[in-house]
Amino acid sequence: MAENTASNVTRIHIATDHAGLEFSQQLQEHLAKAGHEVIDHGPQEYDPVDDYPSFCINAAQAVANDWADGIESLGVVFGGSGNGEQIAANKVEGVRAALVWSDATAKLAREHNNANVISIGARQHELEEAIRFIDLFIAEPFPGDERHVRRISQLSEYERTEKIAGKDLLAASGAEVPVTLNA
Ligand SMILES: O=C(CO)[C@H](O)[C@H](O)COP(=O)(O)O
Repeated sequence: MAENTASNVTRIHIATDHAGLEFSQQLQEHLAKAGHEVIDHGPQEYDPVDDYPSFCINAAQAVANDWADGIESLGVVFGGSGNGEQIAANKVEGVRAALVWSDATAKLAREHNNANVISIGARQHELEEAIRFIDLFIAEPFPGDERHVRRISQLSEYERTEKIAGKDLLAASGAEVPVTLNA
């Protein structure tokens, strides 16, 4: 996948479930007014027993497909907590979905994780707050600091190979080995 700079992002894939439907509809209006191309992956109507995985996986897959085609899109998934929606999006190869719950985590999702999808718990926030998180996330560039690139590369390596060299890989790169990788 190409590097995500977000500065020229105009396409945003959105998905939710019944718990986030109202947020999702209002957010779509906000993003469209801001000039973004919004693609809604559902649900289209309120069903109190619908299930988030298919909506969120479809949105995440669309982001991954775009990146494979050189289109720098982003994704936003909503649920009651955002936890299951984040888990679902992260099942898609090439997707890095971050659970965002504050201004700081919205920015860090880009700065440190180069996330291409964010997940938000609609039952945890006021709409205005959620919209602010999303605007911050979209506006924040990935600065490409070496340590973050290295860690993201390790995630991609595991995704591709189902192996994680961790310490050995880091030693080979000459970088300092974080204690957590020895655990
Ligand atoms: O946040 C979610 C998953 O992480 C769902 O939106 C939440 O579990 C839906 O709950 P309920 O079916 O009780 O309305």
